[in-house]
Amino acid sequence: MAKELEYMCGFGNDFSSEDPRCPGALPQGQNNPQKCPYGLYAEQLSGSAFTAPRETNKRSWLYRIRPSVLHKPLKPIAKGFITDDWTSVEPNPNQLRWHPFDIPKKSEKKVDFVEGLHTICGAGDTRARDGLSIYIYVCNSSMDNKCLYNSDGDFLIVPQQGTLMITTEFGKMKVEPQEICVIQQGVRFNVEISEESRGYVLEVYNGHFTLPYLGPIGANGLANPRDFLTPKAWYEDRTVEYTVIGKFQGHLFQAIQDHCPFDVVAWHGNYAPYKYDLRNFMVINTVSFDHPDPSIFTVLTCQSTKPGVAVADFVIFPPRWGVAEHTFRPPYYHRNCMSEFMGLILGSYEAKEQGFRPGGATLHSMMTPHGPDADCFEKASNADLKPTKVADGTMAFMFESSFSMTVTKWGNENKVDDQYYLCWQPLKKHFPGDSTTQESNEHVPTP
Ligand SMILES: O=C(O)Cc1cc(O)ccc1O
Ligand SMILES: [Fe+2]
Repeated sequence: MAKELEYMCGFGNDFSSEDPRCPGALPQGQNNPQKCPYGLYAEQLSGSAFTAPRETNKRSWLYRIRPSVLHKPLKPIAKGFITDDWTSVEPNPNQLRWHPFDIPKKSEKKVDFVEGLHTICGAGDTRARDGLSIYIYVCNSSMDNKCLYNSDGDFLIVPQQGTLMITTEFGKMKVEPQEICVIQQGVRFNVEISEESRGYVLEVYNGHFTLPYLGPIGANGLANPRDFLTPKAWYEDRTVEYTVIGKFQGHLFQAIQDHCPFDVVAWHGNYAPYKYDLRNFMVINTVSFDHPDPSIFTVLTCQSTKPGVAVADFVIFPPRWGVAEHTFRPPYYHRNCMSEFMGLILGSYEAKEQGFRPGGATLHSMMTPHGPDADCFEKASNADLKPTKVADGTMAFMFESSFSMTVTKWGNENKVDDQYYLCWQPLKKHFPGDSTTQESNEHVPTP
């Protein structure tokens, strides 16, 4: 049996890691010895301005067989369905729902993770480093001697179907559905798959993801720091024609080099990819009455410079107990000054048991009304309010953003469920009287 991968645990720690094949590879007491152990090159990867305050300063030191500069010039390549052009599409404020996205058949066309990235919506500016993109990925092949790095921001990857074996400069991570991973700006990675795969990606152009403040919750709860797992150093010394793809200002470029870029023998620092198992999320909710805002389910947040306002929050709806008394328990009807993109990893979503399917998505844009479908309203208004397991065997999530997003041409033209609005149409008026007559307006109804 293949050896299970090992990880280091903790969120944002200052980690140190050496590939066990090269003990002593990590220089001690300094970052740039005149000659590094094993003849390695020292290279810094900066994830924050050099002068960022300590709390947000991010960087790692990589000790590698060859420095990453050793490649031929980057040349533009077709970017497929990746875009950050939010202006040449008409705005669409409708409630939007997408059927599960199709995964191409390998027998028809080989598609790897990069080729299978489709921008579905987004906003902001990769040059000003402010905003976000949301992608659907669908792929049937591994990236073959090819890696990707992103100059525009950080990727949060949410597999929905198929396990991703991700090799990064920092080591390897296996990420399966119900786990997520974050690969930061600049980090090179390769994705191998062993089955047809599909999932979602949130890209934030600003800063990095952090754990939300817990406020009065206290020191523990929600996503606990020790459940975040960072790879251990792993290298391969392989001479091969290798393609390095860079996403830069929303475009793709490729450079050829004569060796595998995963040649980092040791590294240390606080800027490194990580994964997290959503099943470890400690859910907080009401034990008395009313439906709290879904911010109680925030796993990670990428904060803007406005206090408490996120460029994007990653929120999940995990299995939990519903115990609220004299309460309409499902999500309330609402309009939001934030945009809400949702995906479903497995099972169904409580506010819409039909129609929103795993591998599909919804978008409720700024101030676009939404809430439970008619069926859910009827059931939950009349339900016996005994303690009930909510969302058992399901995992839905939301990317919630303070940006008003554009749906791309691809997003507008593929898998859109034009029947979505119908799920609310049966909602009945329960208020007594007939609003078309004057008498009814004068009638004072009883609650
Ligand atoms: O719209 C949605 O389904 C997401 C959502 C869930 C919830 O519990 C409360 C508000 C909200 O926007
Ligand atoms: Fe909502």
